[in-house]
Amino acid sequence: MTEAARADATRMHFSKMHGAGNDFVVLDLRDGATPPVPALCRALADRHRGVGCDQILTVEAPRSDGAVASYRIWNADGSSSQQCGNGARCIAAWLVRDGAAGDGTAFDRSFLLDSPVGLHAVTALGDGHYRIVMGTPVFAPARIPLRGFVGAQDEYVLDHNDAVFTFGAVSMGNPHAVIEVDDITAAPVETVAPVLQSHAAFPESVNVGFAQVESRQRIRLRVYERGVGETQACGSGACAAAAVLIRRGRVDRDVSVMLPGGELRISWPADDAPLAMAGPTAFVFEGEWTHE
Ligand SMILES: N[C@H](CCC[C@H](N)C(=O)O)C(=O)O
Repeated sequence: MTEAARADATRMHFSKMHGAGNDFVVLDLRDGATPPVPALCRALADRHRGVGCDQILTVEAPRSDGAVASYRIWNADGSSSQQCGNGARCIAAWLVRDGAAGDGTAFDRSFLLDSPVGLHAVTALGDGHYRIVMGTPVFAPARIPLRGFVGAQDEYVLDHNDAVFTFGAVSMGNPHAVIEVDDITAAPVETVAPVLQSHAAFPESVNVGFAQVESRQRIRLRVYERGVGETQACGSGACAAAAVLIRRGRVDRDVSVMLPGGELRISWPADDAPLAMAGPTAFVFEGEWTHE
């Protein structure tokens, strides 16, 4: 690349953040700058030649009345998603630090965020923790989407190449399959998740969670995410696992979800009510990206 061309390279400020170890590159596009194309997402996410992250999040102008800002989500492979629970908390923290949420001295403990699937109520809990109302879990197969099944079931059984896969399925705005296991440490994450993700039953692929019920108030969870692979934590995955297991009567409506990267708290007061997720956020560093 010539010196002149290098001088034209775009420089982008970014914030590196994580929510329970699920890590993000956050770009401020509130000035209307164009969102990152898939190739740039892959470059940013690359853990050897880029910044390294599970997802890229953009902070953008609000799309709904009353919202402080909107956000969008791209996975490390460049695919986009409609939801990211850990990302929503980090966007909330980013806006509070920016002074955009609240009067800048204290901050409004509650505000609204626009996600690709609608408005979310945010509450700052202090100490970098945030509570996000994530919406009502959707079990209708057509809206997950899950093909080959008509009515919402507590457990789906899929035969594939002489193997039988039993799972729950739900949408939090993005698709989730939840497989209950006896021992999370021995869960067949790397072998089973890719099979479900590439199966025709999931036309938009799927995030696959492996859940062990430790008690009625505590789930252990590992998630092999669509567009990334296994992550330290998945916020919408924690919501999905809790929703499936609550619906099955396996756990209480207020439950802790222990992921490899940390703990998330889920509360789902009733089947027709929105589900809320609370958990940590952290700023890691600020940086400049020169995009060649
Ligand atoms: N991989 C997900 C998006 C990120 C979800 C996750 N990081 C979260 O915290 O919810 C998908 O393609 O639907």
